[in-house]
Amino acid sequence: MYNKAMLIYNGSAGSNDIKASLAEAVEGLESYINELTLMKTLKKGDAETFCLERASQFDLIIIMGGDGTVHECVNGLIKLKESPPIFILPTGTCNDFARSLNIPLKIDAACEAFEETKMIQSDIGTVNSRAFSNFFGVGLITKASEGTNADLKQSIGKFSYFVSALQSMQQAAPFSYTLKTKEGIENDEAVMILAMNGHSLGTTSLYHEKSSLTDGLLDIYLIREAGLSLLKNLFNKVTSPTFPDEMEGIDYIQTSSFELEIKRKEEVDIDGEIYLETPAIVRIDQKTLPFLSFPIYQ
Ligand SMILES: Nc1ncnc2c1ncn2[C@@H]1O[C@H](COP(=O)(O)OP(=O)(O)OP(=O)(O)O)[C@@H](O)[C@H]1O
Repeated sequence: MYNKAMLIYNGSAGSNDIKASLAEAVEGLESYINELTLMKTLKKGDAETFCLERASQFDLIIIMGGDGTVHECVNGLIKLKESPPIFILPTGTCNDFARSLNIPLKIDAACEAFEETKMIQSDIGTVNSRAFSNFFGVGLITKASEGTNADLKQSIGKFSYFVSALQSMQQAAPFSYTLKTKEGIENDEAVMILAMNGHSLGTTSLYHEKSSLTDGLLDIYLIREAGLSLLKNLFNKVTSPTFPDEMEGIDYIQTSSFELEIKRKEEVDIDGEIYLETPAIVRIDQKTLPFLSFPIYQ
């Protein structure tokens, strides 16, 4: 039982959707919470401010939104001396971090199963001065995020991401990079570099058997070439439950920190939004924020 909870919700989603989602959330969580405060975001940045300024007055934070909203909340909560437990009710398009916590993607189902949640102290990444929960990416991924047309996203949801990714693949030119890790310095070329804390990207599972939200390590995917072989590999992989160790055109390493320099400046995608440019100094801090998760994979 939680005494005081703050539910932050993305006020820019369709108004009918918001009312229906709120009704389901309030009804579904009513028996677990004494006092519930609803906080509606009116603009970008509000969720971060709510968490920074108000979260310490509550003993549960409920985030009703997608990865962008979760990202903002994480950036507010990480600055607190201690964060209250965090529960995500996924109402975004991709909901990749919620998927990594195994949260049911329907609000009524997530609330119904609330009693089965298990608290995990999740690792949280930082790139330059920005925190991230799910992933850091440069290259192709930034073209996919930029290219995801808002109307298309509204109407066909997650598939717009893949349509966009497919379009971007035609244009993907490799970039030269220098990657410094504790293990050494690598100079090479890639079309995309991903550093994952979670294990879902654009709704696609990148679950590697070594992936964990609590191991203090990032899963780094160095994707050497775009085009058909990458697609073939990704689609083959979707049919297997875990990410294979050997994949043509993709290298996989794990590390707790790295520095990435790219000859031409590249935009950096963090949790699905472009926030900054390279060079990037990236690290992961182990067991940093308390998330309510459902117990598979952890
Ligand atoms: N009232 C608002 N007006 C404009 N933008 C907002 C408002 N509230 C939140 N946002 C922004 O909307 C962005 C996207 O929201 P959110 O992540 O909840 O949905 P999504 O993009 O569909 O989800 P996903 O990232 O899982 O695909 C967030 O980055 C947030 O900053």
